[in-house]
Amino acid sequence: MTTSIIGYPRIGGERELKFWTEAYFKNKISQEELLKNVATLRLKNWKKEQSSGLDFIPSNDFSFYDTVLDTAVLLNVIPKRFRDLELDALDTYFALAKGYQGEAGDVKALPMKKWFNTNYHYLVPEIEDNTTFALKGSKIIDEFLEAKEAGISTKPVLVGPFTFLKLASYETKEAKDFANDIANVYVKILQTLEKNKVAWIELDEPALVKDLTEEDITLFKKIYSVILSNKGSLKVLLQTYFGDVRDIYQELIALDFDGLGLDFIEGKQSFDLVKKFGFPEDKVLFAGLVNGKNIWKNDYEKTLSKVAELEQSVSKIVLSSSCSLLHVPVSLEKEDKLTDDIKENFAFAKEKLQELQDLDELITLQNPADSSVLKDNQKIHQNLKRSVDEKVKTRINALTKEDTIRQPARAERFKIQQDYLKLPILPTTTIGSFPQTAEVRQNRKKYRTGEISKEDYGAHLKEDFQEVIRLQENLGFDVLVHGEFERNDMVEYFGENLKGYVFTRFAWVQSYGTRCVKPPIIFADVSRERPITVETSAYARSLTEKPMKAMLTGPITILNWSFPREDIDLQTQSTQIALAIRDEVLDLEAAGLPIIQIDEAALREKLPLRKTDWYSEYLEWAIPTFRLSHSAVKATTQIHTHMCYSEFEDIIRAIDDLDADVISFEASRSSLEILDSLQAEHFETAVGPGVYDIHSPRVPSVEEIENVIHRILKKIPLEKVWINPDCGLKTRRNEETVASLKNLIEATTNVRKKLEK
Ligand SMILES: Nc1nc2c(c(=O)[nH]1)N[C@@H](CNc1ccc(C(=O)N[C@@H](CCC(=O)N[C@@H](CCC(=O)N[C@@H](CCC(=O)O)C(=O)O)C(=O)O)C(=O)O)cc1)CN2
Ligand code: MET
Ligand SMILES: [Zn+2]
Repeated sequence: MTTSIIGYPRIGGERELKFWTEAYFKNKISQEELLKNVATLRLKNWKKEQSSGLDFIPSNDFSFYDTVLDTAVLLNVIPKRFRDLELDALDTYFALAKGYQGEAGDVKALPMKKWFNTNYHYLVPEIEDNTTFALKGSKIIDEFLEAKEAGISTKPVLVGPFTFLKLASYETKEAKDFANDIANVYVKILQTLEKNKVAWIELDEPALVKDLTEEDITLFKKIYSVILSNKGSLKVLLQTYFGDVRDIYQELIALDFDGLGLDFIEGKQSFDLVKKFGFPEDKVLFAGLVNGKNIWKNDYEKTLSKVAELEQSVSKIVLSSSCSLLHVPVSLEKEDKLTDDIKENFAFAKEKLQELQDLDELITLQNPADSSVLKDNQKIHQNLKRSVDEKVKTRINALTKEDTIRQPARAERFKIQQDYLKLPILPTTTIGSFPQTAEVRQNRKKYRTGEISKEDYGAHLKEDFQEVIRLQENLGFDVLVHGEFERNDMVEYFGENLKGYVFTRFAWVQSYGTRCVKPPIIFADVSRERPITVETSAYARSLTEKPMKAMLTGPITILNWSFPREDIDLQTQSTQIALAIRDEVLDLEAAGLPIIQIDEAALREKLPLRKTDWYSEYLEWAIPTFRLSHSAVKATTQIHTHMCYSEFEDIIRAIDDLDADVISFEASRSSLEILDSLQAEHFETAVGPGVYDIHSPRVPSVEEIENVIHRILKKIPLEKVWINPDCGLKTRRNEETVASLKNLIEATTNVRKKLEK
């Protein structure tokens, strides 16, 4: 048998890519140096893959920022505003990714969205009516040749045309208007690859695992009939992941693909499809059996039996990861703080390469049961016995529906809180974090490495809190925050402070561009051993007369941005977390915090990709679990929540059902589209649709923000509107933050004045 992966993490074992790219942004290294550096990183990864015996080594899985953006550039899908800047190729690329404000002009970045059900973000291609698809870039071929030069033959990987069109945004035209154009460019790409003696190309079409309409299937077939009839001797692997392809399986096996990649981890019906409809003898099945998303060691015995099952219907199988390894950390090697009995249960990207090799060998053995590789693996799985936390179990068993319902009802609370908090119209606030400056991070690092004492660390933090509170008072904010300076990340921080969690030192995963996260790992039953944020929030509250908002991360987001257990269900894991947060909420209330924000930034992210599963598999438990975390507070305590991506038009009722008093969300990059739905659905929760985009360093003008506020007021009743940026400010620098917030307050003041007239 042979082995394949869909992609390898590109950030480097020490996040080299991040540091080089950021150095380039700051003009600390030249473009030449940047390009030279990343070439060494690519080579290192290819060599690692080669030496681990991987047969299909991916290329073009590298990206400076995002592979969808790479594809847009390759296809000449560059909106006019970026072409007009007349920057060189790389700087145009970064302008598309991050926006640009400088000598050449002032343009907003492409919108960023979640990549299917992951915490990775892609840039949304903007297809203008007069966009001319053309083969403009050469990255895919350059990287193939680069590897070849080093003696490594690779399988170039590219986002497929169907997924590209489905993810793009349009002016008045739509996807089908570009079907022929895009197909022709892909034909050119394939011909160029063939000329350069590429054997296989992988076209990634994860959009096929979503619900497909007849038109979708027609569009897919239209594009691929052109591509496949022009592929020459090049072999085409149609790769899918994150689910199964139940709506199009029969069409896929009938088309002239040479390989079909299916996900047998997340694809609930993948096995059934293969069994029921068979698999053509002339095609290769790339079977995604090694989990590309989670970090638990593969159970070889189980996987071998799955392979055996598949072999009954399929003659040619390549063993593969279920999706790109982009979603797991690079390597376990440096995790020296984890004990062996914990570490032995994990496999990160590098270790997954070993798993593929092990499985490959085991499959060829007559008697795999005799193999020490299999025996060792079985032993690890047998040894992993987590003791049940009886206290947690008892508490969960005692829960009733009433525990998930807050009293009195929201409309009544609204009045009580108005009297209690006495906020002005259009109350202003922020989402919680303020810039995590180099000093803030250094302080944390020094404490972590023992360079400074706990007292020094705490004293430094107190200064940071004082400073940020003075700043908010001076700017004129109505509801203040403490800035979250004590947190490395909104989820990792809670993971570090909850029992049952394991956390790593270097296990970074790319979230977007140069930004990475280190998801903590749920290892056993989760509970709160002691208050986590209470001291800090109470201290912050003591520094001001203004209402202080305490910040927590909600149970669904903590779960979704952790690596979860696979031995118990997600609902149970999030309920355990919800109980911990519930205790924290009540302690904060007792400590005098009048407002508590429980972020559910990742609620939308794990919404099942198929509509039929939305409620039954997710919302049905996720919504009450969130309510469990806040339902016990007094009527006067105002509960806020926050969501980063406002693509929740379809689940507005569910969002309202969270029963928060106020919600803030991202709206500006998506040009406030959601307001119409909020209005139409009579959304009850008070809302702060973000009035500017914090993911870009550009400073919004007063006028710009005023316009946004007016647009909001056309759709949402005045008494329900809050004014805030669209997410936390941690990734921004102080300079641009202060300038932007100043404009936000000035714009709000102007609007208030106009309303008073
Ligand atoms: N988990 C999660 N997912 C999320 C978000 C989020 O906030 N958290 N936000 C949305 C957008 N995604 C984001 C993802 C990452 C970051 C981010 O800022 N990441 C930081 C890392 C943050 C962090 O954990 N930092 C640690 C460790 C940082 C570090 O590198 N330390 C240095 C020293 C300090 C330095 O010089 O920076 C070292 O050890 O050598 C800390 O601050 O303690 C980065 O990539 O730069 C922001 C948004 C969606 N998904
Ligand atoms: N409270 C968090 C912050 O302000 C919410 C961020 S959502 C990614 O950073
Ligand atoms: Zn956010």
